[in-house]
Amino acid sequence: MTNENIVWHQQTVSKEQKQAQKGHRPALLWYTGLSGSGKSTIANAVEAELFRLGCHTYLLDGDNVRMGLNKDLSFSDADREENIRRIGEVAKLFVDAGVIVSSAFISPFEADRASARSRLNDGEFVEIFIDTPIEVCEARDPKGLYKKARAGEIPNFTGISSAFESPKKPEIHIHTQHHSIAQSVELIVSYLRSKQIIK
Ligand SMILES: Nc1ncnc2c1ncn2[C@@H]1O[C@H](COP(=O)(O)OS(=O)(=O)O)[C@@H](OP(=O)(O)O)[C@H]1O
Ligand SMILES: Nc1ncnc2c1ncn2[C@@H]1O[C@H](COP(=O)(O)OP(=O)(O)O)[C@@H](O)[C@H]1O
Repeated sequence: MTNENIVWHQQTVSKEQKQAQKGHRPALLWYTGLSGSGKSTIANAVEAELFRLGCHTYLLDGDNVRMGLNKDLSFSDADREENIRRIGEVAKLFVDAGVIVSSAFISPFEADRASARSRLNDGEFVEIFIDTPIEVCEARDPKGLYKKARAGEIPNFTGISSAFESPKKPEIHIHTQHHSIAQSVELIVSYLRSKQIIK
């Protein structure tokens, strides 16, 4: 729904001024992958390293956002789309504030990830594919959800009864079978340095 009586308000303190104050550029680190692939683990480890380096960070994490902002949403395709739309909008606010924000959601649909990307300037959206085969995720099963899904207790479970569309050209591609958590952190932080998002 759009409303012609709502007018965009230009803010006095610009995004560029906020960026200059922080000493790094803002970005959205968009982690995507199956449940149990390692999104949360790696996003937390990267955030800890960025924090140690003096960056201003925030982490939007799947389960936590679904307990608050998005607690009205299910795991139907339409509700996943709305989940990702809201997260993309919230993340954009953090980017406007000059923060390096991370989001760790399955975000299974290419079109929804593309839409989150399209809200930001070139270079601000960093898609990080945590590429872990479903057999490995299922063997890890950190929350016991695959066991329940196989038993038919969770409908629309990603990778089993709901689709996951792999990113075609992610900025960063992590294979957790071959990359340790520390190596993944190093890959991501190096990428941010190479793009001069951080010094
Ligand atoms: N049906 C179904 N499919 C997938 N995942 C499920 C489901 N039901 C509950 N969970 C738990 O919810 C977490 C995924 O939520 P997300 O918001 O990241 O999902 S999505 O982006 O809207 O697809 C996911 O967390 P992660 O394991 O951290 O990915 C699960 O713990
Ligand atoms: N190389 C690795 N990278 C990331 N996680 C790993 C790795 N090896 C094992 N794990 C484990 O896999 C699990 C991933 O769970 P989690 O981070 O919650 O995934 P997600 O957020 O994608 O659901 C954790 O228990 C983590 O310790």
